[in-house]
Amino acid sequence: MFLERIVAQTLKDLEQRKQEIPLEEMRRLAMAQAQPRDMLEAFEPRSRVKLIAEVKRASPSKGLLAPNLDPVETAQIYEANGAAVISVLTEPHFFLGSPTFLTAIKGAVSVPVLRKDFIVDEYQVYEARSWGADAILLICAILDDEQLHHLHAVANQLRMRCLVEVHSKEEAQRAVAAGAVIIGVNSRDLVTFQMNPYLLRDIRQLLPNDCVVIAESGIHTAADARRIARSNVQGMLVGESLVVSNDIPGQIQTLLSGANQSTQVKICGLRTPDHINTAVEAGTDMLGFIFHEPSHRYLLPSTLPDLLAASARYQQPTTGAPDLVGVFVNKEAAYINEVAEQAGLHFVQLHGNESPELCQQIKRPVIKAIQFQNLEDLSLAQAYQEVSWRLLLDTPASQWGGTGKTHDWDLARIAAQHFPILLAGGLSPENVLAAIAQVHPWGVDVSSGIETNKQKDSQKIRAFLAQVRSSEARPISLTSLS
Ligand SMILES: O=P(O)(O)OC[C@@H](O)[C@@H](O)c1c[nH]c2ccccc12
Repeated sequence: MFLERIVAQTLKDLEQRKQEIPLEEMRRLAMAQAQPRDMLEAFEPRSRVKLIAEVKRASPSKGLLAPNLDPVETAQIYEANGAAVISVLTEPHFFLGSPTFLTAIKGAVSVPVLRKDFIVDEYQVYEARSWGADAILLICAILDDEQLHHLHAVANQLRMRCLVEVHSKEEAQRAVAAGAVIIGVNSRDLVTFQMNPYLLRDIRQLLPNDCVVIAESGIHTAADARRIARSNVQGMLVGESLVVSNDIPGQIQTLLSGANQSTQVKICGLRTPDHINTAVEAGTDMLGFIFHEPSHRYLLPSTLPDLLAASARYQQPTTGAPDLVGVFVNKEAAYINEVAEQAGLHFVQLHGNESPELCQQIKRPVIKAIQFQNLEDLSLAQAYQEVSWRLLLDTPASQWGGTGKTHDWDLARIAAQHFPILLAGGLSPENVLAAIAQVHPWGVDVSSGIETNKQKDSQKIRAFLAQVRSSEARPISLTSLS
């Protein structure tokens, strides 16, 4: 299998290099280097998703990608277009990488440079430093706990940061136990090369909020970037889709704005497979289900799995399936957690007057709805912001119409400058573009605005999503025209 082969080859090469330069000498060379650049700092401010751009000519899964790529020139283009870190493959046989690429790139850019390789021996850590690397990759799948701790400690002694890569819940727990502060979730299985776009969503919940989380592999489109941004990540590591692009600046802009500037859409109050299919097809990001009995949109929580099973497009989406949000009003934490588990919810929306304490007891990221009437509510919002994942600004529908609308959107805009918010209340295909332009929310939430006679209306669902996405079309750059 590929991983075993590559590690065996790596060990073989290593024996030879150790003959040429013994460990003691390599350690001396490492210590003689100037202070490394701090990769952790590259992720500040953490509210924005940063790019780790990778220089890679080939990969075992895809073969040759860009065999003639100029490493230094490519790294400079990455930096000039906003990459926060440059990742350099140094593995020669499977990835056509080289240590000389790393050293040359280090001299040509001013952002931190990561050595991307199969590191299993402390010799490679010293080597990385001696070549100029500021950070290294440690892959949990090829290290036992002792090695992981040891290599992490050696890197830290040299003041290098580690990107600790995980592929499973178990590895995520090991990485956290080893004291990793920058954790990469690789959606590509290193054994089968299969992509699992949902791995990040599953694993993110096990990682502490204060660590830096990086989404790795298979990030090609603005929609991919928008999806990972829902998992509270601070960075994305991208190789293939950059090196094969004939417009690298444009591709970087697509991914960074997909993650940071696009609008997340939540279609709420769904009850039928048809409408779920329409919403998935139209590219919604979240599907909302109302678990509040008095509502005419009420859905019995235990029926959600069957409803989804009957929705063909949800089962086989062309891009990633949307996240599932359950909406509760003043229920107890134990009940909410049980429903979330049984119905397979990804997020829980609390729409009543739940306390901050209750929010903290919920075992899923919480979307807390708050009524935002005036500026004094900002401090209330602050209290909830600390215990929830996103705030949803809800305003009684009547206040959004007519002349009141602009005033309230002005208030919402102030909130959106302070926290990532989901804007709700009276949105429709007709006004959503104006709302986005005025408020710049992280996302929009819609239910009644896509209904006709209190029933969801497929045409309106499509129109709503088309409007939102039209606001994100990337301006064509000059290079892509040439
Ligand atoms: O080229 P992609 O799909 O954008 O993926 C980049 C990066 O995640 C991938 O190169 C990678 C992730 N972990 C690794 C470990 C070793 C070698 C390579 C990798």
